[in-house]
Amino acid sequence: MEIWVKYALEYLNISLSVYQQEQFAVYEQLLLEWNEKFNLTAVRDIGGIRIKHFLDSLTCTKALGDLNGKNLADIGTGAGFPGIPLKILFPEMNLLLADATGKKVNFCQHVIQTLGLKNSRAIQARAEEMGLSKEHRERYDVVAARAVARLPILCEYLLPLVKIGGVMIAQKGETAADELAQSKKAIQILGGKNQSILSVSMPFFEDRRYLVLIQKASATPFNYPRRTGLPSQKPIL
Ligand SMILES: C[S@@+](CC[C@H](N)C(=O)[O-])C[C@H]1O[C@@H](n2cnc3c(N)ncnc32)[C@H](O)[C@@H]1O
Repeated sequence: MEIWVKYALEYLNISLSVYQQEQFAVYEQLLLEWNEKFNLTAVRDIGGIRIKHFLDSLTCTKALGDLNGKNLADIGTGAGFPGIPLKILFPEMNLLLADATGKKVNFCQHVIQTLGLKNSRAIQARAEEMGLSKEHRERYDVVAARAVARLPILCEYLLPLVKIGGVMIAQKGETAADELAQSKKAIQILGGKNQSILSVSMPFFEDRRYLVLIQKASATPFNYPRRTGLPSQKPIL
């Protein structure tokens, strides 16, 4: 058994079948191969991929539990994080990966096809446009993002996509609590409620890691999200 899989078992209480471990091995190979041609992710070594990408993505289970049967959207997914590791772990989850950059979406589509991930798709789209489209607005049980934007901006990207009763989750570093404090107004305006922060740091993580969870309690007003670019230029503060 690979050492990182042992860590997953020990710290996250996750067990992976031989088939799931093979899926991670193929994903790892594709990341290494594609990274040589395209600049997909800054993490390029096997150890980094396993710890900073696979295990870090899987920490979301600490807050979300079993995602089988749920609709999850991963916004600004890049090379598929955290969405693809969560999909490998929960094969019955419905997965939407979205990113503004075409080459990253092409890679995610290739991974979905190569690993045979069912009920999964990757689209090239900006969060601001998705939040206004009937197809995506308030359709997801869980909307996740890692390393996409500061939390007040991220709330405007993610909360419009969350169903009432669903949750958004942001994977964050040491600034998690400060960012959450700055997001009170955005959360209130966009229909969020009941925020919490969970520390998911592990002995072998270099940085402190946190999950910020925000429940969706009421509909997002029709004038949000604002047009593309505005949430980042003029965050709701
Ligand atoms: C630093 S990468 C993080 C990728 C991945 N989530 C991870 O943690 O490895 C940020 C990604 O967010 C995407 N992105 C940024 N703003 C976006 C937006 N408004 N809508 C969709 N994608 C966005 C970028 O194209 C980029 O691929």
